[in-house]
Amino acid sequence: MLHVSTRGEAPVIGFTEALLAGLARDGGLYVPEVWPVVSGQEIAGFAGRSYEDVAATVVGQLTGGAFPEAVLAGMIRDAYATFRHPAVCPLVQLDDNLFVLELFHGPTLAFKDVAMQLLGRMMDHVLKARGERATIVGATSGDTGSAAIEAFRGLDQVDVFILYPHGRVSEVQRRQMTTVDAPNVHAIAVEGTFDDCQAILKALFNNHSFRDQLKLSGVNSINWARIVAQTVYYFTAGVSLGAPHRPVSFTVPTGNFGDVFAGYAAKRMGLPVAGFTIATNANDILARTLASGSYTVTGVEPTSSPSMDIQVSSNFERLLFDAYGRDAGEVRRLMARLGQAGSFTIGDDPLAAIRGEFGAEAVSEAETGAEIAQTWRTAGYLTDPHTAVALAAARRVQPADPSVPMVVLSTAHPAKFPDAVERASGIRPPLPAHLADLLGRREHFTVVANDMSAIEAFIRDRARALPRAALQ
Ligand SMILES: Cc1ncc(COP(=O)(O)O)c(C=O)c1O
Ligand SMILES: N[C@@H](CCOP(=O)(O)O)C(=O)O
Repeated sequence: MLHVSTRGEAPVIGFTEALLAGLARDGGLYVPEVWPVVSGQEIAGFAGRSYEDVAATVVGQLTGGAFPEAVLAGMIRDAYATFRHPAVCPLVQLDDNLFVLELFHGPTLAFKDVAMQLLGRMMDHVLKARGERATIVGATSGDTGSAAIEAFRGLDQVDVFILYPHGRVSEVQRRQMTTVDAPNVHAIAVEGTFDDCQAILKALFNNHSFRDQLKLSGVNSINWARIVAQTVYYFTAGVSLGAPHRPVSFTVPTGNFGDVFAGYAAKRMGLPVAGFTIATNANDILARTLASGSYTVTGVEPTSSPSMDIQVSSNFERLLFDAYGRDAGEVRRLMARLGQAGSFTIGDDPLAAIRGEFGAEAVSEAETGAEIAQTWRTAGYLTDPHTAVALAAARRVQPADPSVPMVVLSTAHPAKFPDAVERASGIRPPLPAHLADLLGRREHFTVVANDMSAIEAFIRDRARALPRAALQ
């Protein structure tokens, strides 16, 4: 299985290289050269099988023999043994045609664990086999960081540096990153927004000498392996509701577009999906883009769903690549325009192609709070604000076709955002037992200016990827 960059100027590489590379060397994102296919018969055969079994087939297809079958099965088994629910990602029915796919039963209470628990094991396996080390740098609006720290803490092969926006994540999210006392973990509070953190991250990757010296690796959804692991739950949810014999729709709370792109990948592989709804909070660049065709970055507005307080939505580039018929030159042109002018316009045909697959809804703060309250009152079901954004969007677009079930992805446990949930519902959700003492644990973090050279220096000083002398 080979992977090409959306910007067409980076080497074409196999899965293992894409796993270690993160961002492509031309600044683009890796995607499979050809979408692998899971046949209708194989999808039908997923019925009644465990999450781990389905993952072995789907991830096996997407990794194209990069790992021996038994090794991959072992990594999948161990990754999902860390989850607190036997179904790993269970489906809960809210009303006749509305289902919630709970993705938050992993160690850090967000959907990021589904991919990160597997990614950590894959990277560890590959680095050990090669006798190499890596420096992982991640940007987070709250959840990717804690999931990465949990997956990589204490590993000899890697150092982990996580950039998060100072004062713009929930207390639980911050503490999940700052209370881990492991010598290879570094939490960096950047005086800026998530978009600033992500821009610095990409600039670090685009500095090739720094990247090569420190053996940089990325675990954000710029890393294709993240998307690979996230395709699995679209298959398990679809099959539970009748796929491949009937299509299913999905509504996905969206920021960086990784999660919903994993759904699109599942569809390209053969899962029948009637449509995707992109649900955004007040940071509605994707909803505006689908409505107008103009992708225009504005300021970030802090909301009660802080993990989606994102303007520059990285994985949208992967969708543009497909929508433009895989014309990397067009993607390069759009991304250059974005860099220069903070905006680009999508052509009529690609826009029509995108609108054929996706709708988008922006949900306000008032609607988010009202959704948490209503779902609690009417269904006795407590949701976090990110899930509430998606539920509100799903209710708006339903029922386009009453015979098609709507699955809303629930991306975080309500206890990650207790203040917002309590404000809306009057209920303060308790943390699960393994995190019950989180608020009393000692924090370790460093506040750093929103400045690429300051962060580069911080990482150089602490990374163990090469002997110190080699870093001069
Ligand atoms: C809880 C939560 N919901 C939704 C999202 C948005 O997901 P994506 O960035 O893949 O669009 C995030 C961040 O990624 C998140 O942490
Ligand atoms: N919401 C994310 C932002 C980073 O997204 P990623 O999926 O690209 O890692 C977070 O919680 O950090």
